[in-house]
Amino acid sequence: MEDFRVLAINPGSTSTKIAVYQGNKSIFLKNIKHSTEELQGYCHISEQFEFRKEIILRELESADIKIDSIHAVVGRGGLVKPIESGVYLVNERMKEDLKVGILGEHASNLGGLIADNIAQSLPNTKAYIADPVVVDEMQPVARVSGHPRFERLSIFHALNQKAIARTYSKSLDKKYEEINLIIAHLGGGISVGAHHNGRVIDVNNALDGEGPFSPERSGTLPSAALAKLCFSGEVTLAEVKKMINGQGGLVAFMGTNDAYEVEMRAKAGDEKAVLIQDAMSYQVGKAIGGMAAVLKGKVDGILLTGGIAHNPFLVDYVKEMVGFIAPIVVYPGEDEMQALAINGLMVLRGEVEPKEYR
Ligand SMILES: Nc1ncnc2c1ncn2[C@@H]1O[C@H](COP(=O)(O)OP(=O)(O)OP(=O)(O)O)[C@@H](O)[C@H]1O
Ligand SMILES: CCCC(=O)O
Repeated sequence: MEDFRVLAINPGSTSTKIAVYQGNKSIFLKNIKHSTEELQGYCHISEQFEFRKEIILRELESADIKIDSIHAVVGRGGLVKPIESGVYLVNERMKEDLKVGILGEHASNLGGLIADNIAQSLPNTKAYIADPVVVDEMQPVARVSGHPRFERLSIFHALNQKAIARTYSKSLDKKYEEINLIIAHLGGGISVGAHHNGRVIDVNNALDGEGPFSPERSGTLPSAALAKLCFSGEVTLAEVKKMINGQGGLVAFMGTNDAYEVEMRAKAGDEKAVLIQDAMSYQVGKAIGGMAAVLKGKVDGILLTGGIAHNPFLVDYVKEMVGFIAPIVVYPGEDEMQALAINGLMVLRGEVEPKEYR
């Protein structure tokens, strides 16, 4: 077995995932869930640094994985400045941006910081991030919103979308850079990206109120009505932000962020659950149709991924709406841990040169 060992760290809003890969083989995988009570004492994500790091070190120790056997640490990062796809060495500038949350707060900001902290304690080990949520390959025309004060931003599930894109390309015996894909990541947030010859030339900002609604996010809302609510005196800025991200979408309509629960309620005949599940599916189908126009109809595949891609009702609904565009392939769930580890391995093997964050 190959000697290289990579530690992958993926801090999510409600979990910390840890994996250790020995070459291409996963030798340790753990998903530690954090309850709302456990996290509610922290006002800012950055304050969870020690808590999450200690958990990671404790888990490795109880699995008898010696920290000094690790050759590279790859963290899921983070809301750094918009950057192109790839693997980045964690440097001082990146750490500053992750600490202050230059583009906002996101649990994955801790990924690069914890990876760096662990790597610093080892003599020859370096820390990296790979395909963070701010990967930005948008074409200029897609950046223009409806007003010069607002520029559209590329914030999406870049790590999983890129990994699934490569898996699908391989199945066609083609290079990712040779084909066009539409990928819908259907998780706690939903992003729908147009991949043109290996670049995501348009995608909804899945974090800040664009695109389909999702389990926890409102997606695009009618802006005049939203502005009116903001100035009504009924809500604070923090409450409106929570409406957009955290307590929107299924949480607002159905009181749960569990799409599976909504699926079961719809299956049992709950009419509201049926309507809301259909509406989420409808918005995903509509977004895919939009991205088909972005790709001028030249689409080699539509890929559905993320936890909700397990939902057969949503998948059938979307297939009926957009099946005429291209073959639809479903990759339920995600394998971000493997994607992180593979990126680290590629650096260790000298197959890719890590990029410098500026
Ligand atoms: N077998 C399943 N059937 C239906 N829905 C499922 C299934 N498994 C997970 N889900 C739903 O998928 C959603 C979570 O998806 P996922 O785990 O991809 O999101 P996340 O990792 O929390 O967030 P994100 O993908 O935005 O980073 C939940 O609403 C969950 O109920
Ligand atoms: C926006 C991409 C990541 C997330 O859903 O939190």
